[in-house]
Amino acid sequence: MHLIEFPREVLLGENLKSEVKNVARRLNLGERVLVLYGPKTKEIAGKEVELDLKDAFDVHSLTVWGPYMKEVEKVEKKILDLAIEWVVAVGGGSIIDVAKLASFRANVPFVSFPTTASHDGIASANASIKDLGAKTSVKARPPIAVIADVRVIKTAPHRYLAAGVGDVISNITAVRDWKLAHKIKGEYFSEYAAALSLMSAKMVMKNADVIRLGNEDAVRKVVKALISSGVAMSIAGSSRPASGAEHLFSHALDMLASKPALHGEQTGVGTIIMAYLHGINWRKIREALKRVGAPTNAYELGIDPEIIVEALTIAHTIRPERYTILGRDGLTKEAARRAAEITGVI
Ligand SMILES: NC(=O)C1=CN([C@@H]2O[C@H](COP(=O)(O)OP(=O)(O)OC[C@H]3O[C@@H](n4cnc5c(N)ncnc54)[C@H](OP(=O)(O)O)[C@@H]3O)[C@@H](O)[C@H]2O)C=CC1
Ligand SMILES: O=C(CO)COP(=O)(O)O
Ligand SMILES: [Zn+2]
Repeated sequence: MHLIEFPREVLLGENLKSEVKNVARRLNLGERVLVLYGPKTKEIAGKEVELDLKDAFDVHSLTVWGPYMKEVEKVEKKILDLAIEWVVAVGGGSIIDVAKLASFRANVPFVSFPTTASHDGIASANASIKDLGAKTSVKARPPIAVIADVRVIKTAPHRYLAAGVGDVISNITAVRDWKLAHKIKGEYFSEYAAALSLMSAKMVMKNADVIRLGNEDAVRKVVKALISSGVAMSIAGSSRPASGAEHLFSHALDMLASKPALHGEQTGVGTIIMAYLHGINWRKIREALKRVGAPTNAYELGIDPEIIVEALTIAHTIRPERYTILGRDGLTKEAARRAAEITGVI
């Protein structure tokens, strides 16, 4: 059986920090809440959300230090020890992923309160968590509610919004890879999930000139694309419609680079290269990324070109079960260098 779950409420608007308690009351989430934030997102919105909830609930809080399994275990323990009834995650993709998996394991609902529009995990059902080696995608449950405050999200530097575009543009090559895996390996393929995923990518490309302005309208456009991309993953029952070889390349960079760039920045650059390998219009993808102000090469990512080449050669080993354009053997060093040079990435 394939169970598809969606958020019950999605709020997108201004000044929503005080809406968390209304959502919790409407959805009858219970008295004891755990607020999760990171060291930065605590200051950006976390503390305010926590303070506002204190009027109405028994509030506990915890700082999360990245998308690691030990953080998931720490949060899960706290939920169980304190008999927490629901969780709210105030942060970027890492905090939301930890909240998603820990609340799923402890069987309590969680509310997603994104502080950036940099990733499409805001409403998805899967969590990307690092344990040993590279990140793995773990099945969990989508948030019961998403509260996207455009004013909070707009406080993030522009590169975060551009990274969100990079994460959604990835859907173009991710869906190509998925189709390939369906044809070659007989993997399950959902046409509906693929269509929704591609539509999200097309919308950000079409609206690139609005998004580059970075105003509230831009934030709304990107958040909607990120949410629909997350829903596509929930329908698929995996991250397949939004994560292909371009994501494997990004995961490889996370392992190899001394200072990786943002997830969506890396997947955007990966999409240019994988689109070239698929023989589709990579120039159009690069142009859209340029228009929104996202990086399109090694220099702009702040990553050594040799690390880019190495990441391309090891990407296929990161999740061998995920068949992509890189095949089982991956790229040779020469092929990797050629693809990166032709596309202007190095
Ligand atoms: N589950 C899924 O479907 C998906 C998961 N992901 C995952 O999401 C993660 C990427 O998320 P991303 O948001 O890019 O990165 P992070 O969540 O890792 O955040 C990066 C940094 O940005 C800070 N930050 C958050 N909000 C703001 C803000 N408003 N202004 C300034 N700084 C801010 C964070 O603060 P602090 O230190 O306080 O946290 C952190 O230091 C990756 O781990 C990726 O694998 C991505 C796509 C889909
Ligand atoms: O980042 C994702 C989609 O944007 C999904 O994550 P994985 O690459 O970990 O499956
Ligand atoms: Zn992603």
